[in-house]
Amino acid sequence: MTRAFLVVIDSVGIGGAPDADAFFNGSRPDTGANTVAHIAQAQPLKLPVMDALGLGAAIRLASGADTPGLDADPTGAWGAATEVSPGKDTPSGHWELAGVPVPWDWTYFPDTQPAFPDNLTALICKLAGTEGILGNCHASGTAIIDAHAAEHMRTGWPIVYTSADSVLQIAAHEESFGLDRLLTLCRDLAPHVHAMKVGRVIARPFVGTDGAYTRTPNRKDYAIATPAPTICDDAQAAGRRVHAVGKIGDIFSMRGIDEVRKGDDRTLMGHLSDLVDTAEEGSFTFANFVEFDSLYGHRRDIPGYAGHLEWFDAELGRLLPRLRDGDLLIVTADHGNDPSWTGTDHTRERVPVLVYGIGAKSLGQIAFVDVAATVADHLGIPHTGPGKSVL
Ligand SMILES: O=P(O)(O)O[C@H]1O[C@H](CO)[C@@H](O)[C@H]1O
Ligand SMILES: [Mn+2]
Ligand SMILES: [Mn+2]
Repeated sequence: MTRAFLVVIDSVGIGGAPDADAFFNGSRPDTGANTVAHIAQAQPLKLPVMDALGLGAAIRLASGADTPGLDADPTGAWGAATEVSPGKDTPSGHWELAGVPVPWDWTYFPDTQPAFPDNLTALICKLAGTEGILGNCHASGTAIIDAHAAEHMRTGWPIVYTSADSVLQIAAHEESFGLDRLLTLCRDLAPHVHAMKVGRVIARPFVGTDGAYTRTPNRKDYAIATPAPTICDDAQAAGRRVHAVGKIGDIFSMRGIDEVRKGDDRTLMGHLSDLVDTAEEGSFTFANFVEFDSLYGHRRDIPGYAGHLEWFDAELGRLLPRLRDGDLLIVTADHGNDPSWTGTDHTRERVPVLVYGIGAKSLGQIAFVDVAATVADHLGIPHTGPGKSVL
């Protein structure tokens, strides 16, 4: 028996999505967005480990983009994966990678003020025990905290906002509002929001005073349940241990998952490293590193995004030689978030699929669901979903 590690670097897209023109940041379509290529074109980018696995080659395959500095002859197996789900968000991407494309159209809140229907606002007030809410619009999560934190701390009203994703987010101060109270509010609201086919309620706790506010790692996503069993369910049903690192547990509503390890990305890397040493034979480890997206992509911070890619690449270089013979490790992504693009929302892109442990080869253009089929094939377990193994 061998082990499988599936590592999602959140939002690290490589351009070229054939349906990018149907997705938008404001009024600008995502056509031409390319997260990694545009960072590499903006500043020197040194990613020797992922480039050796085939990152530069995957970008050229996905989009034909120039990839300065990413020009290695791959020693890993590399491909470019295309998503079919009608959403460029985290649940859509992860579910499809796990073998379950989204079978419905998500509900999005309109980019108007108010953004939420009155009956939903009334429900939030009732659950929160407040007279009103702040925000009630599309916003960047850091900007809306800066705009409303003082009023929030004075009135106790939660800050409620959305984005181009199918999501309802509630920001509240960990101390003045209370972390447990925020999490309870989001948990109790989630079933009502899910019934509208809105994918997630996200708790966005923050701390600070007097214009200096920071969000904390106590973010929690309450996602709608997957409509069918995923690779996590398949692995668990086959008696395999399933380890989740980061927000994987939230994205899959804990279905098919045995244990979760959380924290900021540096802490998560420690967890992944420990699992390389200790995960059981035959186990499946599914990790998400979210800070590419939350700290740099949505903030349109090109140097920050580049620095995080270089940090991850160096850590990956220390991890790979410690894998056991027969282990499989896949690095991939769930959508794009081009920091050079208009707006602050995700960008519809293809994603890299970089496979360590099966030698050097081009996998060509593949589907997100092929990742799940590949993990199942490697673990030697029955897989209920679609997709074709690349092994
Ligand atoms: O701007 P922040 O709060 O980081 O929110 C972003 O994060 C959410 C989840 O990816 C997206 O829907 C987008 O709104
Ligand atoms: Mn994501
Ligand atoms: Mn995001």
